[in-house]
Amino acid sequence: TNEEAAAKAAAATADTEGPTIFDKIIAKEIPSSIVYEDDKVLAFRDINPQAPVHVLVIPKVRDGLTGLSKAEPRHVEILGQLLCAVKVVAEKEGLANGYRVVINNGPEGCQSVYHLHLHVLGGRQMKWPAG
Ligand SMILES: CCNC(=O)OC[C@H]1O[C@@H](n2cnc3c(=O)[nH]c(N)nc32)[C@H](O)[C@@H]1O
Repeated sequence: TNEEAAAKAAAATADTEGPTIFDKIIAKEIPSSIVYEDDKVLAFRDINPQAPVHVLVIPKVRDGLTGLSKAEPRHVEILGQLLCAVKVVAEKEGLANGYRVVINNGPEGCQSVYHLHLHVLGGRQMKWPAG
């Protein structure tokens, strides 16, 4: 789709280490619909939802985690905190019938924002394979 092409093109030319739009969301400099927040993790609704529920779960401090491929041993704790936050978000969003958790990494993963984020998608029957 155009979106995939755009994401791929953006990723191919992205400054993957520079600041991202998520910095402004974390700093509350731009508005977002926050679903969950603690000292380390922020979860907010995706601006372009691909399901009735589409929430992004991110670390508040990037610390090199521009994407999953940059994970290091020092990230083990925050990675666990992100997954536990996904569980809480799914419970808060009432996704008792199930949900999809997606991490897009790099150009062929259609990653467009280089700040690690977990997509939580639900509220409808998901398909498989994801494509
Ligand atoms: C395309 C999937 N690959 C990916 O990397 O996902 C990045 C995700 O971040 C979302 N997004 C981008 N800017 C904003 C913004 O200002 N605000 C919000 N609330 N979400 C945003 C975008 O819709 C995409 O799903």
